[in-house]
Amino acid sequence: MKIDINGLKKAFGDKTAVDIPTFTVYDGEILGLVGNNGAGKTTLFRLLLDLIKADGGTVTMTINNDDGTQVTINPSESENWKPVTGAYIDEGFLIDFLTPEEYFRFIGKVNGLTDNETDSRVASFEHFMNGEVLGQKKLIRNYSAGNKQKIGIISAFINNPQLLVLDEPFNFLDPTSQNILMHLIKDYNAKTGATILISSHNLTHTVEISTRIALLESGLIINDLPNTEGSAAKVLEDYFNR
Ligand SMILES: Nc1ncnc2c1ncn2[C@@H]1O[C@H](COP(=O)(O)OP(=O)(O)OP(=O)(O)O)[C@@H](O)[C@H]1O
Repeated sequence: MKIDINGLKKAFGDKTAVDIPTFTVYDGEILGLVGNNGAGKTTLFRLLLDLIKADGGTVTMTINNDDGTQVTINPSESENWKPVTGAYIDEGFLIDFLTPEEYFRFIGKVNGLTDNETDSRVASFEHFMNGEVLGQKKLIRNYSAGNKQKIGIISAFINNPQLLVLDEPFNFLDPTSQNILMHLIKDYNAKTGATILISSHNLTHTVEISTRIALLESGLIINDLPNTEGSAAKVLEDYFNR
């Protein structure tokens, strides 16, 4: 999926949260979004996912159809980006009175999958779940922060999305799980050509997995960095060590 942003603006009171004149996320990119607290990363994701309304501007998505054709839509006017998008922003995406198994099947059903299809898709994340997610006979609300994070991330993958949006996915994860997740993201992108948007405060991980990195400050993209072979690392290091 390709995403074109034009004149996108969102303010909360007199505070500019996002102000992006023009920006394109190309099909198949892994775009890392970095920036200090309050830079606007989550707000940008919420705007892209039509979870909040922009004050102005447009987002258009160019979706790849199965037959090789493409269709361009405005996500606030059309629904057909939803079946091809997976996202996990925060715990608010979870249904905490369900078990993970029930939640995954619910997400699967919304996406037209049978329970068997969902179960086998979830099973492919066995290594990431590390024996601590399935079969625990407990509700999501009683899971640790890290395991809730894993449940949300896995649910974002369930429909094999062509756009995957993960907000600070490494948060709460132990170092081993962070490494597994980096591999999952890179492998999924390599296998499917999906477009992946990730925000993170972990610069090492962001540089490791992203093909391009956008640096946000006060809602503006102040640097758009190609990241071949980690080429963005130096600029980011200088920026965050000022
Ligand atoms: N619902 C809201 N009401 C008021 N202000 C908000 C709201 N959501 C975000 N903001 C403000 O918008 C700005 C951007 O916030 P946002 O959460 O997008 O930043 P972020 O880059 O994701 O930050 P962090 O790294 O801390 O998660 C901040 O000044 C924040 O306080």
